[in-house]
Formats: sequence, C-alpha cells, structure tokens
Amino acid sequence: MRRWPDGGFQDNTTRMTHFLASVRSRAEAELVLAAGADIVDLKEPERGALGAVAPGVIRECLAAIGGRTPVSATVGDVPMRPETVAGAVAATADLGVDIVKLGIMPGGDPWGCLEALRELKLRASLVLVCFADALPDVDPVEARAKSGARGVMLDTMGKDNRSLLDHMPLSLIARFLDRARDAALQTGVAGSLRTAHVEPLLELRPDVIGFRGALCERGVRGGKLDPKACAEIAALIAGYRPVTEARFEARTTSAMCSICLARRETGGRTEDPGSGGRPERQMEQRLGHVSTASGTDGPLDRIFVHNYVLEVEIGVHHNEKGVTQRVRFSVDIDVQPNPKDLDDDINRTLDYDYVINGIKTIISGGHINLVETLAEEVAQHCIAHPRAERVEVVIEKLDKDPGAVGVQIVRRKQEG
Ligand SMILES: O=C[C@H](O)COP(=O)(O)O
Repeated sequence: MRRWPDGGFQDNTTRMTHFLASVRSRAEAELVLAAGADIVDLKEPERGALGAVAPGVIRECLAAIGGRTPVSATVGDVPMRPETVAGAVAATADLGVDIVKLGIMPGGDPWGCLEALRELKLRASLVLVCFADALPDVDPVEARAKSGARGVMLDTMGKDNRSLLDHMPLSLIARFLDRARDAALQTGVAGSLRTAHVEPLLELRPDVIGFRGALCERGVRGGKLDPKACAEIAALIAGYRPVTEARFEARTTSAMCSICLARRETGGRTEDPGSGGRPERQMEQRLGHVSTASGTDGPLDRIFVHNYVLEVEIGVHHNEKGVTQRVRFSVDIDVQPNPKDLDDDINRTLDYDYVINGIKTIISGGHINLVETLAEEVAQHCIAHPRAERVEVVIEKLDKDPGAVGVQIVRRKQEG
C-alpha cells in the first residue's frame, strides 16, 4: 500500500477505504495491527477529541511499528493561535510520524493558523480535522490552498454518545467529501462511529474511516481495547466491496447526494426536491433512527431557529461574486411530538444544532447563485430529519437596497 505522504492511500486493489484505529500505547498499537488496522493513529482518548500522546510514547510506537503501516498522531486540542498551532504541528511531525492531525477548534484565528502552516516544511502530511458538532467556517478547498494540507477528516468533538451521523446527515457528509476530493484532498470520517455506521459511510468512499470508542470494551472510549471489536470492524471494512462506478453514481445521485449533485449538474438550478427523500429516510432507518413520521394529521410540535445571520457568498451579480454578504436564516420545523420517554435527553429530539450545522455546511460548499437554491437545500436538510414533517425556510439578504429581500418556502415530508 502506498502511503498518504507519497500521494495517497489509494492502492491498486479494489479496496477503497482504510481502517484507522486510535491507540494510546505500543501495546494497543500491536493489538490493532494484529486485528488488521491499516493506519495506527496515536491519540490519548482521555485528553479530549484529539488528545496528544507523549513524545516518548510516539517514538516508542514508531520504533515498534517499524513501517508496517502508516502512523498518524494528533497534536492535542490546541487553541487556534498561529504560533501555538505551527509549533505543535512541527514538533509532532519532527517525531517521524507519517501524518499529523490538527483539529480546527472553535474560536481563535483558524485562517491565520492555516497560513502559518503553509510556511512549515513538514516531514509529514497534514490532515485537518473538522468537527461536525462545532463546524468551523473552513472550506476544504480554501484550507488546502492556505495550509498545504493533504487531507481533511470529519470527526466529532463532543465524544458523548452522539455520532457523526447524529450531527450531519449522509447527504451533507457526502457533499463535504465530494468537495474535498475535488480539491485533491484525502478524506476521512470518524466520530463515535459504530458498526451500523460502517457500510453507509463506506458507500461514500472516504479514504479513511476512524474509530476509538467502538474498538473498546463496552464501547467506552477511554477504556481497554477489545480485540474482538477491533477484528469485527477490520473485517467489515476489509470485506466491503465497493459498488461499481456506475452503480455508485446512480445510488449517490438518488439516495445521498441529491442536492449537491443537482447543483453540480444543473449549474445552480434546483431539481425535484423530493427525489432524495425516500432513500435518505431508508438510510436513516438502517442507521437506527426509526422515523415516527405518520403523516401530518396528528399534533405537531414546532422547533425553530430565527434570525440567524451569517456571511454567505451568494448572488448572480458581478458585485456579489468573490465576496460575502449578510444573510438571515429563519427556519420553523414541525416535528412529531416528543416521545413520552424523552427523558430530558437531547438525542431523542431534534437538536437546534442539527439545523445550524446543516446551514453552515451548505454555505461552506462555495458560491450559490440563488436564494431559492439555498432555501431549498436548507429545507431538504431539515426535512431529512426522521422527526421532521414540515419545514418553512425564510432566507433574506440584508445588504441589498432598500431593505431585506429574500424567499420563503414550505416543504413537507414525502410519503415513504
Ligand atoms: O480519529 C478517530 C477517532 O479516534 C475516533 O474516535 P471515536 O470513535 O471515539 O469518536
């Protein structure tokens, strides 16, 4: 297998996705190698999402692994200060790892950090980690240009029991991966993933799929590795056979990437918004989300995000290209009433962050011509949630004379 630093993980076999296992010690590295891991990822799970392992342990692991697989290491959850980030990345690369993973943390100066990284002559490949539950305003294409990164990974920061799929639907993960691939970046996904997530994510063909919690006894991330769980995940990934190119295109077009492909294929015009609804719901059900949707006859609750203002690259006019302008989002979602056993548990309801993170991901996809397109994409993201029945989206451009202009649309769940 060729390595990430030499141009990518893609080898000449039919296998597309590689199994990354996060470990904290030499003993754990040996265990995951025996189970069939493709990449040993050195990370201290008790020190945050991307906790760093001590330099001495990294050296010891590198010596023991002796080039059998690529080795990645995280730099820790460092604040986004250019000097701090550049220092941490350079120090980790100097230890001799193949890949350095840097999380784009909220706050600070992410763009300044990316610029500082470009100045470094790194011995390792740089992979930027974006957290789906704390999405940065970092677009993969721009991130590559600024930092010289070789890859991007989606992960979660919270490390509670919510997975990547709880924060971002497959359609948006597919969009993120597509955009990264277009920028010639290697791609990875992780974030409290369990065995049920493996196949749907493999269908999106990331280069890497990463795990820690699912490899541990009783799924406890900071606990001991469970050799059986490691072998099970390895077998799932190694045993997966990608669908053919033509079938893959057909599936993603209809099931997962309906919105992003529609934009690409129609040059910005939006296609039938309902076309992706049914397969997307089926996919959600495969992942364990059981839709309670049963039509809109019964009582409904309303969840809303009002007056959420973001800078967006939008518009058909010359003076709207290459710049951002203020756009106000107001979203009302009618949802099936909360289950009786809600139990004060955020996982059992529709989290506002699902709406906010969806909007952020959509606008990070690059310039959009029409507010109608943007509204449609936001509506489709919201209605894809298993509990959503009806969504109303209002999008207003705030910087146009003489006042706010925009669009208001209503979409309902397709029967399926
Ligand atoms: O890079 C992969 C991570 O270590 C994944 O950890 P997790 O599965 O516990 O979220």
